[in-house]
Amino acid sequence: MDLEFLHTLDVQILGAVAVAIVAVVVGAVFLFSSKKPKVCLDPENFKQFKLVKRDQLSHNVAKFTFALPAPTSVLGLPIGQHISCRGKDSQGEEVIKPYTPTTLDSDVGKFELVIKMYPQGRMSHHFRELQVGDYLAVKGPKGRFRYQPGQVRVFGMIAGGSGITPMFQVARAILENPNDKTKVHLIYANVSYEDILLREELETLAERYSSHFNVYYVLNQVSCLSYAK
Ligand SMILES: Cc1cc2nc3c(=O)[nH]c(=O)nc-3n(C[C@H](O)[C@H](O)[C@H](O)COP(=O)(O)OP(=O)(O)OC[C@H]3O[C@@H](n4cnc5c(N)ncnc54)[C@H](O)[C@@H]3O)c2cc1C
Repeated sequence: MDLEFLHTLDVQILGAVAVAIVAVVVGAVFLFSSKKPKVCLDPENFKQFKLVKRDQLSHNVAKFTFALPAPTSVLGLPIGQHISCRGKDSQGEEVIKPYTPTTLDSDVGKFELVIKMYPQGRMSHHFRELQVGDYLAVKGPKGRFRYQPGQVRVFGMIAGGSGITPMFQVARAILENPNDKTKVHLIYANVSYEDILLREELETLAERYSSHFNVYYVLNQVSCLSYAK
């Protein structure tokens, strides 16, 4: 009778342990999948993102902030890659151009584009017309280059004008990753001091990561302002 009781107890304990293990596994799977941020980009199809903020940085440059579907969503853009944006030119014809967000996937819930708008530029026209509340069609990721942390010991970058955005993206990713010891030297060419895109952001990076990041400006026209700074 005692032995029978002990046997029943063993079976009950084993059953309880099995149920507990299953519960822990199911819980862990649920927690892991629910914590995984939602990636928004689709390489095959254009997706619409709402413009939530527009900051005019100079007469022809603006920063556009687009909302992702949820505050926890990430764009899903590998470091070194870019997106394709679709719009309409002044004649109403479709135009698609590449752009590199200045935000990283660590900036959840949104992405930002810094755009230089040319007077006769086709896609420039679309961005000039884009107002808060409008949607932008975006496809990606695109591009062959993909940065891996620690890929090189020293990264030499040369950029001109709006070509700074891919460099800024990679430099930020390197510098903000405490496990990546890569040093970055950036030579950045512009016509005048006033044309330097993302100047404050670059100087903040240069101050914060002074042992790993140097930026050298090259200008065609040197004004009193550039000497004063
Ligand atoms: C990987 C990548 C990332 C990029 N990221 C950014 C970014 O983040 N921000 C950004 O601002 N740009 C970026 N660019 C540049 C962007 O893709 C566009 O080239 C830029 O916005 C101009 O496009 P547009 O259609 O407005 O101008 P376009 O219509 O191509 O014209 C550009 C300029 O050239 C002039 N032009 C056009 N055709 C002629 C011609 N036949 N003869 C003389 N002049 C002419 C136009 O008048 C205008 O001034 C990136 C480019 C690449 C390749």
